[in-house]
Amino acid sequence: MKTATPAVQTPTPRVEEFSGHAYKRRSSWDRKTLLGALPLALKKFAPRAMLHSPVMFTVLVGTIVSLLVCVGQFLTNSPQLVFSIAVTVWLALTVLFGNYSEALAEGRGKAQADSLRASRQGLTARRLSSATGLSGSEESLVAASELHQGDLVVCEAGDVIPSDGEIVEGLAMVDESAITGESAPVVRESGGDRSAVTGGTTVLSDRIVVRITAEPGSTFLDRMIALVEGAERQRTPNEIALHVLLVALTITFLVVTVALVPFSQLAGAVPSPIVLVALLVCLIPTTIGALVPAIGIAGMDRLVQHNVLATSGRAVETAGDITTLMMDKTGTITYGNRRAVEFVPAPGVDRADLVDAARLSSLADETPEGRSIVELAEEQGASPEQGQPTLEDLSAGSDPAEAVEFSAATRMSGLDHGGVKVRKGASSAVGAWAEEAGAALPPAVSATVEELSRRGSTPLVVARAGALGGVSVLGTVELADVVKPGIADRFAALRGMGIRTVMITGDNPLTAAAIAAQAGVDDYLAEATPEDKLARIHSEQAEGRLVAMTGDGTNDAPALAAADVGVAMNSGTQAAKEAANMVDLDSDPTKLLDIVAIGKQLLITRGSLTTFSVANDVAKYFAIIPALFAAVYPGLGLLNVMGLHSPESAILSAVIFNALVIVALVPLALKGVKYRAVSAQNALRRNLLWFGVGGLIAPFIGIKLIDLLVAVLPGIS
Ligand SMILES: Nc1ncnc2c1ncn2[C@@H]1O[C@H](COP(=O)(O)OP(=O)(O)OP(=O)(O)O)[C@@H](O)[C@H]1O
Ligand SMILES: [K+]
Ligand SMILES: [Mg+2]
Repeated sequence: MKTATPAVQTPTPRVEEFSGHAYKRRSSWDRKTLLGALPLALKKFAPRAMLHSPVMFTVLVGTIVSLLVCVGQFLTNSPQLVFSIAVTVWLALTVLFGNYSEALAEGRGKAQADSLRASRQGLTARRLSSATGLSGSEESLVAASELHQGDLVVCEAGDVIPSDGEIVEGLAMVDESAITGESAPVVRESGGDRSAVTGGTTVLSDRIVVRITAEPGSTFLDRMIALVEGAERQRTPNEIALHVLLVALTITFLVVTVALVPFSQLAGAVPSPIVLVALLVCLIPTTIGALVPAIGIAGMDRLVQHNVLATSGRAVETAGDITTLMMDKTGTITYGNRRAVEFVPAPGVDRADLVDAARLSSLADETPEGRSIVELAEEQGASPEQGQPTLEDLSAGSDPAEAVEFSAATRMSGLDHGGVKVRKGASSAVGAWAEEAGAALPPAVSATVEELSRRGSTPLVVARAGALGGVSVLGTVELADVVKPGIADRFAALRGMGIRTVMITGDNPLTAAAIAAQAGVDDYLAEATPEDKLARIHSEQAEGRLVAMTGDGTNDAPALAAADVGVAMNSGTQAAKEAANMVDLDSDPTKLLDIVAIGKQLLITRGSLTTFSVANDVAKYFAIIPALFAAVYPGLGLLNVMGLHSPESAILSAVIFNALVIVALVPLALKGVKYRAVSAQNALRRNLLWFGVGGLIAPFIGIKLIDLLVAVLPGIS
């Protein structure tokens, strides 16, 4: 059925509608955030919570062992008590700093999660009583949390949309700022690729009927809250590999440390358990063990700040290595509100005849394209007031009209009534339909189609089959769409990063070529069905490429799911958003540039800090072992180039240094190592070199400085 289109004109979309917007959120470095993370960090001391990091768990066990030793030394009045307490305190601080870095990374999302929660609170819905009838059904007020899939709700100007859904009737301006942070209103309408609405957003004008698509607790808002809080984080394959490495290193150094016992016993010295624990903690990779969760959370958080929601950390990392970006045209590269702007009659066809037929073919067409044709035709005089039939007129009586709905596979739509069939659609589709009845596209129509296509418009050919069988091609409708601005430069930047851009569209090759040229993509595929889109992704992957896909339509969903990284436009359909592993709230196809940079930065940051951490541990070994054993093996004293004050101060200084390094690197872990759009391979190699060398040198300087301070402490020998 067709209802009157509200009298609101689709405005020309503003640039701001998709220009990058970042949340104004609390910085990680203000007092409130810094203090707020503290209780959370203390909570993470629970042994169960600690188990996920074997390195830090080992430090916790070491802390408990030294605490017990302290108690023993207190009871026996040992002269080493001050030293032991100092080591124990710094061991505990090491664990705290690690927990704190994670809490700080999580804390950044907390404020945002709270405000998202607030926008969900107390939402009510005007539910319609029958799931079928739009007219005549009764409204009742229910809590949003009682809504289920398939329920129909009404939203009018001023109402907050209670849950996620698809508009089944009407058109409205919607303020999505609660979710996107972007204040420019967007158009949402039934029938096309812009029919999805999100719970928590506000209707600004008109009236829409929405079919709910989400169950309570699993709405977009729910998922977004879980995401910014870090609750949904799962280890990525890269993190798991690192985890295995850290466990192996921890076990190795545990063995090395324990082996020191018989070794020094031979020389007649019995090492104190405190010294052994301290040595172990200095040798295992505590720095990276402490910072790994913060690095991962911060990466996801950086995406959120770019208004991208990722449902898997794995996709974020994969994005760092993408080599091909595929994009849908309409709604992704262009704004997607293709509207009829002109009727071009075929030679010898009366203009009014074309306009009437075009309108008739679109009366039952619920797509935005179809509605825009009806609007333009009625503006040009073919209106019910002028004696043209409405859909209701045609549906009444003994021979009701039959709608032929548009599908991406047929590329055609129309209406059958009283033996007459009217069709409009892609010229190839309508041409083939006409040919079946022995007619062909007149050369003049083909010429018009070509001309319109060359300027990037989408031509729809209109044809009619009379009751007696003959088909006549009546002319062409021009659908115009606008390429989102600033795209060509961003695609050039992607090219600079070694990423090829490919546009895939259901549109004809000429329109595709024109839009491809305007947008500056490297390659395009025209007249693509959903299967073609999917096949193209599989073939790129078969050639060993990592493929990202950006799209908005239900027909893009299979491709979005198959791609290594699928980014759905927030303006798109629920199906697209569910199939993708990321949603771009700004609906900006060039956002992939930022996503790739964030992915690469994440990988480089983790690689650099791992290198630093391991280099650091190796250096610490050579810095403190000579000082430790100088008394036992005078020969080692020669190696004590650092001239550390005493074995006790050497070990305490190393433990303090080990803990402070974590604190010093928290900002880097959260902000990420600087990444410029140079080849990522080079960037990684250069960073590894710097962080490796830095990691080797730092302990010698740091431990020496701390040793100078520690040596003057009373109670340290
Ligand atoms: N309402 C409609 N009625 C008839 N034909 C249509 C209609 N809408 C689009 N078409 C024709 O069908 C073709 C495919 O349209 P569709 O919107 O499915 O493309 P697509 O595969 O989503 O690609 P893209 O979104 O990248 O343009 C269009 O190029 C147009 O010729
Ligand atoms: K360490
Ligand atoms: Mg599309």
